[in-house]
Amino acid sequence: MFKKVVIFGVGLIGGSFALALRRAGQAAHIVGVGRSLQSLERARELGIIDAVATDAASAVQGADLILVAAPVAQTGPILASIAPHLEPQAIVTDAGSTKSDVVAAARMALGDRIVQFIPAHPIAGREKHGPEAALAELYEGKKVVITALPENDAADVEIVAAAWRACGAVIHRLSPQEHDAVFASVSHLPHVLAFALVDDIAAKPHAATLFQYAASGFRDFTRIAASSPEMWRDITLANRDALLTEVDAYLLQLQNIRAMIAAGDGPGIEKIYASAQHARQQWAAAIEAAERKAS
Ligand SMILES: NC(=O)C1=CN([C@@H]2O[C@H](COP(=O)(O)OP(=O)(O)OC[C@H]3O[C@@H](n4cnc5c(N)ncnc54)[C@H](O)[C@@H]3O)[C@@H](O)[C@H]2O)C=CC1
Ligand SMILES: O=C(O)C(=O)Cc1ccc(O)cc1
Repeated sequence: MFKKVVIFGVGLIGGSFALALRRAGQAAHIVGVGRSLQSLERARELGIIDAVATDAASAVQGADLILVAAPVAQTGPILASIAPHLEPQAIVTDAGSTKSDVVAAARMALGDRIVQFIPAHPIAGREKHGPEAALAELYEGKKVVITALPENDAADVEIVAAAWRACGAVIHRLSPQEHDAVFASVSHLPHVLAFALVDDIAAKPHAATLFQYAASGFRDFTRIAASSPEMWRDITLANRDALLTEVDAYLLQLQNIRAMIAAGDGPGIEKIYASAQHARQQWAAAIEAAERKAS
């Protein structure tokens, strides 16, 4: 049981962590810190946090667990604000969607206290944001990737892992670099594609007509284009190198398919579609079975 949990950024991810940890009986007192007082007050009304802190020093005083759950470019400034006040017993973790940049920012901000920072990323979420979107069950059966650092104490890593397990999550471990390469491919690229497609259609003179006839396939493909622009701007730039590799590979595939369309190459097109269909079916069956087993 944590005596005092502090959440920087009480939105979908930080708010859901607070709700899940409290439901599991693992947090005696939860304090929120943020950019918008109005949003923090709303989080308190919703029972997500017990108190609002207006400065970093008082927020982290006596804290045993601190979670940074703000857009990833905020990680450095937030950690710099708490570094002078960090007590030795406090464990600091984060929920950012990228890890190499977060670790670099943490090293800069925390110096020797980097031992106290355990980077992590819950692989659960949705396109809605803010405290109203928080759900106690968001992490049930979902993965949390911990990208522990060589400096970390194994016992501290286990405390963060146990907190996420209490929220219903299953722990995986990757290096920050492995993490960023994986998520560039299966999360960051799909978000870029969805934002790009919707923006492209919205900019056409007859956009209203096009949207009027868009069906459920369009809805499924573009759901994530309703996600937070600030959060995704930060992720896109933070994971620039890995993301450019994936964008280039995708452009090649699009050019390949374009050439097949122009040439009327039905068998070539069908071969790609059949391979994708098979991979998608296998993936869905495996992920659903794993989540059923975990929850
Ligand atoms: N949305 C998703 O599905 C997932 C998001 N993440 C990561 O979790 C983090 C939070 O994302 P969400 O909860 O979705 O966003 P959100 O927009 O719901 O919440 C972020 C909160 O951070 C606050 N904030 C912004 N700057 C701040 C600062 N300097 N200090 C303190 N608070 C600040 C905002 O006011 C907002 O309340 C991001 O790093 C994101 O990459 C990770 C997994 C899934
Ligand atoms: O909306 C969705 O389905 C997502 O893909 C949620 C998501 C967003 C960012 C992450 O780092 C992890 C999960």
